[in-house]
Amino acid sequence: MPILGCIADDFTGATDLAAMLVAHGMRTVQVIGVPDGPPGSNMPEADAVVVALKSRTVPAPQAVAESLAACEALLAAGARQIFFKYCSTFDSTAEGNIGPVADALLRRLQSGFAIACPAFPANNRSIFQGHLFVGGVLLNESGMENHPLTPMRDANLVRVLARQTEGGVGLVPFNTVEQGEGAIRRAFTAMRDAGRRYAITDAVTEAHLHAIGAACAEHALVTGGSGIAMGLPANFRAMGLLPDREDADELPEARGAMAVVAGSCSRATLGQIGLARDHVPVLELDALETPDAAALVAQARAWMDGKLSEERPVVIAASAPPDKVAALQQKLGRDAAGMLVEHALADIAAELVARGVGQLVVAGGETSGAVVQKLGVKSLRIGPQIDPGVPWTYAEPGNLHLALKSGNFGARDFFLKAFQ
Ligand SMILES: Nc1ncnc2c1ncn2[C@@H]1O[C@H](COP(=O)(O)OP(=O)(O)O)[C@@H](O)[C@H]1O
Ligand SMILES: O=C(O)[C@@H](O)C(=O)COP(=O)(O)O
Repeated sequence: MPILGCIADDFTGATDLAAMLVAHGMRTVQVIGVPDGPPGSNMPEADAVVVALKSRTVPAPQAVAESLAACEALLAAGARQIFFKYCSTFDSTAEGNIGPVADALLRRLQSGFAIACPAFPANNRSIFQGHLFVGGVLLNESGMENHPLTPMRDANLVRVLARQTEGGVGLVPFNTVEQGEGAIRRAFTAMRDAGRRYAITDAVTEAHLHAIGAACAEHALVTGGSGIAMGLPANFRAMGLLPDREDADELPEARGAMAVVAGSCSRATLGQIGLARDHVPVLELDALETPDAAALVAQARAWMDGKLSEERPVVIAASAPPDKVAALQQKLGRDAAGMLVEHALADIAAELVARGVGQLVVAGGETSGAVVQKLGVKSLRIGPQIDPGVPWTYAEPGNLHLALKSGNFGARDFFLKAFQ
């Protein structure tokens, strides 16, 4: 019976969160979508279950409906607290979906207040005076302003969230967070009494996240990035609900050929492809020149002949810099451009697996969603992390090791080190 029930708005975000919970001693399983059957049935045995949705960029009513169905299933399975995981760069469109989903979950849980905290220091996301920084720069100067689906052009999270909800949004500032759990709790109470629904909570260090996590022990709903989840397992341990565990991240041995499929156009992924070019075979598909999914798949099929190996990966990428992405979007429309590339990469991933790939890295959240759905994966067991936020996982059904890499995550040599 899961004690913590999590709803993630994309698949890479879900593995990121699951890895964080595993690293802090919770046995965690990620399920792909809401399990079939009546609410609560077919849930895996685990301390925490993460339901991975692909709801970040769908219309808000659909994101709300899917998130509520996930919440219902997790509550029916026994979850005592619900965690809504979104991106550490607060990825959302002008219409949502962070605000509308959080509003609906609060209503369902008969609660009127939650924190919103995407900080993730291990990946250089910090929040100061309500402003989200990526490394040393504001969110809107970090490259995220050019994201193909969710361009982030305002770093002030109070303002961004306020645009997505009718509930009031306040700020628990750095000075309060620095004072620790008690001060944070008092700030939450004052904010709730003042009629605010959300508290954007500053956080710069992991000590801040532990203190904030402790202050959320009684909250029905916690919302944020995976960073804030690091403080939650201790609450369950203190309640006597979570034993000490040492084997939370064991996976079967990996085998088969190695491959990377990339659809993320982030600066980090483009850099990782650049480095891989000097070491392993890399195919860069040009969706602008060939805006046809079947033709792109045919190019990849022809290219991969004789190249697959158990010694080193091959990389197949559709990723492109902002000007090329913008040109394809102008030609086809934003959503159609994204879908075309996602469909092509999902088919290519399926072909790779059919030809014996047993260890597959997928770069990009939406891309991972498309690939995992195409492969018919139902759940992922979470293994050790390659880099912060990106664990190896074991897909069931199928004898496949998968790493779903957030576009923005991973060191420059990620596509090589993942297989070492
Ligand atoms: N060359 C391209 N032109 C336009 N869109 C692209 C191109 N390559 C990838 N995309 C799309 O960009 C989106 C990237 O999103 P995602 O996979 O979530 O990456 P990230 O993790 O960086 O956010 C996907 O919808 C993908 O299909
Ligand atoms: O919180 C994060 O940054 C990630 O877990 C995440 O949500 C990844 O999203 P993508 O960048 O779209 O892969």
